[in-house]
Amino acid sequence: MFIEISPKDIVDIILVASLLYYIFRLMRESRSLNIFIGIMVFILVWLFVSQILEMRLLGSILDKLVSVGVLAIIVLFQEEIRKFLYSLGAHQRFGAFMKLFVNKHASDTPDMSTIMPIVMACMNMARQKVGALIVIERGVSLDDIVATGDTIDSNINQRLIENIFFKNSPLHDGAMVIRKRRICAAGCILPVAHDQNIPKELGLRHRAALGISQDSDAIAIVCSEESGRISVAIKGEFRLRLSAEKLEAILTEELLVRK
Ligand SMILES: Nc1ncnc2c1ncn2[C@@H]1O[C@H](COP(=O)(O)OP(=O)(O)OP(=O)(O)O)[C@@H](O)[C@H]1O
Repeated sequence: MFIEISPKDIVDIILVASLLYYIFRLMRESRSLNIFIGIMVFILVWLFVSQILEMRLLGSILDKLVSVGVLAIIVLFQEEIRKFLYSLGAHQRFGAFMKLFVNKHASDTPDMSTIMPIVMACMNMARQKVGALIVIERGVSLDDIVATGDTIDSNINQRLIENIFFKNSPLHDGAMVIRKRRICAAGCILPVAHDQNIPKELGLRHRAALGISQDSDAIAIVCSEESGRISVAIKGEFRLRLSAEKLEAILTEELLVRK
């Protein structure tokens, strides 16, 4: 008995292999690899029992488990599924395609008058070792994050930024969100990154910056209260120990050049 393999089957196999490899990588990064291996073993046992050995009783029990299993997988891996779908949607080619449908007005997008007060404030706060966390919203809406803090809706002003993060200010705890050309909210709570490879000296403020940069396309700037250093998190990557010039260059590149 010969099995006929058409070019379509080869493409099918390559696609399934790529999907499995992608899921494997995602699981490895999120430390859920053992669950993934467990599911693969279960699927192999199920195929062996019900398709090859054709054991009807055990096969029917496993069939039932498989049908419920899809729901269980969605619940168990909701974070990974979110990340997967987000990374798919955030892919550069899809992003360029979506831009065709998004009509941005010039006044909606940040300009140099957005960037400079942030850079100057960060420089001063870092020098005085004032802790700060500033998130600049881009394409992905941060409405859910803004809802956790206090609405401000003000022009972007260096002294106001410094004032908000001043130690005794009621809004100094948490993150400030910048939307378009305005300070939108302060005292916001961000999702915290759980990566294990983050240097030990970086605490919750830095983890929160990394977390929001993994979950969205926002730019998160951190001024460290402990070391007086400025860092930026973009797309899940940290750029540490930045000078004011470097911070300005990064923000200009990300907000004005690439948009
Ligand atoms: N999930 C979060 N969302 C927003 N802000 C947070 C979050 N978690 C912590 N923070 C802020 O970080 C502060 C605690 O910072 P912590 O010292 O743990 O971090 P760090 O990364 O070591 O920063 P630093 O170098 O400034 O000390 C909190 O007081 C709070 O303002």
